Amino acid sequence: MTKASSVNWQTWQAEMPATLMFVVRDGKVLLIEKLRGIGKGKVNGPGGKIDPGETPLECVVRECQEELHITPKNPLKMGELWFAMSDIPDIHCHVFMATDYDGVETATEEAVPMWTAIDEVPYERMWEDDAHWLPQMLAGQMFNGRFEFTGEKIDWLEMHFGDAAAAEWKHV
Ligand SMILES: CNc1ncnc2c1ncn2[C@@H]1O[C@H](COP(=O)(O)OP(=O)(O)OP(=O)(O)O)[C@@H](O)[C@H]1O
Repeated sequence: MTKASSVNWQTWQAEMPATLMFVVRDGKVLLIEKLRGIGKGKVNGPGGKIDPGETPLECVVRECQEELHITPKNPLKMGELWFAMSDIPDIHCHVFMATDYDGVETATEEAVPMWTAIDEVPYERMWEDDAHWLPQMLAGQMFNGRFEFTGEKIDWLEMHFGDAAAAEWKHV
């Protein structure tokens, strides 16, 4: 992108901390169809807002339990997403991966599970930013992404990948 960001990312702070989890096993990723909340109707990973006093890791495990009745094993933080939004609160999202889980993935009032081949991820049904980091993350790269949205459209973005990206995270 050529235009400058209108956000001062050094001092930017999100109103809403949130999480996402992507369990990957046998060349497939466990996605959800989201039935309520922000991004209702879209495909995403399980996740949600961090409760007061909760760590990102505690949140992502709780959200997987609530949304799909699974407990991810050995979750690993892979990235941060900083979203400056136009009509909903700004979001600071912590993204995790896991290779296994306890329990049986179950549809709930919040989410329908969708095991999806990694090369068949339906990016057209997801938030627009996902195509800018999910393929790289599924290939094992850590990342830091900054996005300005107007409504549901990106009008500025910057992505960094690898160990240097992890050094930019606001939270470990
Ligand atoms: C703007 N581009 C975006 N790209 C990818 N993912 C995005 C996103 N914007 C929000 N998200 C995710 O959407 C969930 C919202 O949280 P949400 O489901 O509303 O929270 P929670 O389950 O706590 O709320 P309810 O109990 O339904 O009120 C949460 O995982 C968050 O990371």
